[in-house]
Amino acid sequence: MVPLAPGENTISELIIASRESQLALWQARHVQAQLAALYPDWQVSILGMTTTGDQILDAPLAKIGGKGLFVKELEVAMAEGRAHIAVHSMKDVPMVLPEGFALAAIGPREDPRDAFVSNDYARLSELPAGARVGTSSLRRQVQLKARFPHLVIEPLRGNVQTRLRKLDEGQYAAIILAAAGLKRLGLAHRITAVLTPEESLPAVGQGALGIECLAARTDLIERLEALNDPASAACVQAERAMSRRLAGSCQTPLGGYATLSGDTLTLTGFVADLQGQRMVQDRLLGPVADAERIGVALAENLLSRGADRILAELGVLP
Ligand SMILES: NCc1[nH]cc(CCC(=O)O)c1CC(=O)O
Repeated sequence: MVPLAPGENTISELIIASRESQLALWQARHVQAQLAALYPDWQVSILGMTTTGDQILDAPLAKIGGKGLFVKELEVAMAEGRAHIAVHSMKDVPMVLPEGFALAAIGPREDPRDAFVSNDYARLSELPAGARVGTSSLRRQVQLKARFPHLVIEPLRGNVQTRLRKLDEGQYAAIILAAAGLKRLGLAHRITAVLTPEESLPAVGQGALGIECLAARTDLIERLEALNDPASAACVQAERAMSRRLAGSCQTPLGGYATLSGDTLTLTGFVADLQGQRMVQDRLLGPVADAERIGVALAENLLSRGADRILAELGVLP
């Protein structure tokens, strides 16, 4: 069978664009296996790519252009017809997609929580004054500063394996990573303690995979729909609506985490200043059908309670 070019309307070969980190490839292979099983008429392959976000490792993400760095090259590949879809950690997907792109599905959520990883200490509260904790995420940094002001927060970038190696080399007393990434890579045994949302509110979208494609490819969107998990999608939708209203990016110290119980969605969110001294946190619940509105309403609550000033001082205007 001759594979048709990605731009054509009926395809027999589906190409997934993926970053080349082990976690990204695990995610792409996971979706590849699901699609191959669902649609035997598709030959599903993976196009590995190195993104700017993977290449520049010596600067904090917030300084070099943010989350978009991990997805832009994949979008270019789709726009140029070299790939049909991209699989992302929803945490890495900017709140506003470039025109012409759509999220076709959001998969079931892996553990959304942050993980405390240490070779010497059993939990965050055991770390002595001056202990070095590695994380480059502003969200994790401000929560640590607010709750454990005696700790020293140090930058830590690179893929999951690199971060663990730096811990093992003794550069840090502990590091904070997403539990989801560790679990997906078969590294759950490295989790020393899972942090509750009260200890570290997760990032918007953390633990969920998203599938992106060209908005015009309604044929693909129709088929990808089968991978959508409505509960996970509603939670991520509420979180992203909140973050979008707050002009959220990785240059903003904010967190957002929604859960679903029956038809009731509960969304918790916070915004903090860079020192973790002022933190505005709130919670809102409502029917799951109102996911988007709950997100926007929670953002409005936070803004009216002082998040507006914090964001203005950060130079990000909501
Ligand atoms: N910012 C990097 C990133 N993007 C997604 C994950 C894995 C977890 C997920 O799927 O949300 C990670 C690693 C981490 O934060 O430790």
